[in-house]
Amino acid sequence: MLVAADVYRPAAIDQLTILGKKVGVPVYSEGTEAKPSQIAKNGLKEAKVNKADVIIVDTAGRLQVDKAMMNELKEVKKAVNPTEVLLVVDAMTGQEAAGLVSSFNDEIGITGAILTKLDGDSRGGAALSVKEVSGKPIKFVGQGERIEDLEPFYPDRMAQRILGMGDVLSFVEKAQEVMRQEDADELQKKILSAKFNFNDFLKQTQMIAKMGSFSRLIGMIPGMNKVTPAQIREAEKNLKFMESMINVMTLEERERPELLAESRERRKRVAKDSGKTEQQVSQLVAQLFQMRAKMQKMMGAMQGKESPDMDELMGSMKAEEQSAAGTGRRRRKYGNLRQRQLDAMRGFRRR
Ligand SMILES: Nc1nc2c(ncn2[C@@H]2O[C@H](COP(=O)(O)OP(=O)(O)OP(=O)(O)O)[C@@H](O)[C@H]2O)c(=O)[nH]1
Repeated sequence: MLVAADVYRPAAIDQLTILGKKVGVPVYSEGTEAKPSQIAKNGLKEAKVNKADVIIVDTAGRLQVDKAMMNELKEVKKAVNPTEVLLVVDAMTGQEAAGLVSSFNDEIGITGAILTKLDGDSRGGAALSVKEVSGKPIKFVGQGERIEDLEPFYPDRMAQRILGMGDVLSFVEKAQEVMRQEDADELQKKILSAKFNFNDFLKQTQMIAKMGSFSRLIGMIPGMNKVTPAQIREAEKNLKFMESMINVMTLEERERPELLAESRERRKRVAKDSGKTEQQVSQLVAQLFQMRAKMQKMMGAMQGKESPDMDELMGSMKAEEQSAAGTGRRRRKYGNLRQRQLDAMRGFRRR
């Protein structure tokens, strides 16, 4: 159960209520008139009645120079005798974060820290010094604005990430969290039999969304830390763009993209319903067939079933990576890409 004991910022209670609804956790509040220590005490009672196993008391942010506020915090602590007292600090403040944890520990007695906005602190300096300076561990880190972006903290993984080795363990864990083994097997089968369709495509993009933002995922892969935020935003935008077209396709069309490849009427309808151009719909359809072909080649290679032309594969991927947006080179390549997409569609029609 969440207990709203930040009575100084009225929006804080609403914020917590919304969050509680989102994650399906009850929120106890008494408005802004009651004393935080009293709210905490009553909240604890209510949690016991409801048989809640964990209770989190949210208190207002404060400066340690404000004596009255610090005393209030001591009262809250006395009122509920908590197992954990966690101070939330912002990684963007750098070394100051470590100093804050230290002084709150001296004053209140805390058990650890939650370091947020680590996504904005590329050097991770604060993460390294909190334990060193204060003697208190970081228990959770925030790496984005979404709930999934708050995670338990593993110092060794953080060290690897800072050293540029990526955080492969966290990446694998995230993937396991959102994708069941059966789904993975099913997907593999579809790829191998060239039946990967728009439903699978949607599932994949939704899985990526569940795993957290693109930027964080990419940062976890070794050697990929250098992707710029602008490139990530572009990729996310592209996915949304494609999703909006898939969303207006009929179930049958999603299942059998061939229908769209064969019928201009269908492509026209999808374009109209999604507010995109017919050409953009054609591109998306062609892209799906290209993905099918590429995935099949890769899977085949991994399973040793087929000997794909890896040079060609790597070459085409490299060319795509190297062409920066808005350059003449990209426009030229775009021409080629269009040609390849058209070829892919023609290839399909011939079958
Ligand atoms: N990028 C990023 N934004 C974050 C992170 N954690 C929190 N935020 C954002 O920071 C803003 C402030 O967060 P709050 O949770 O309202 O801050 P608070 O600690 O409750 O503030 P107080 O009222 O002072 O207690 C919100 O817009 C959050 O979405 C993080 O790890 N990364």
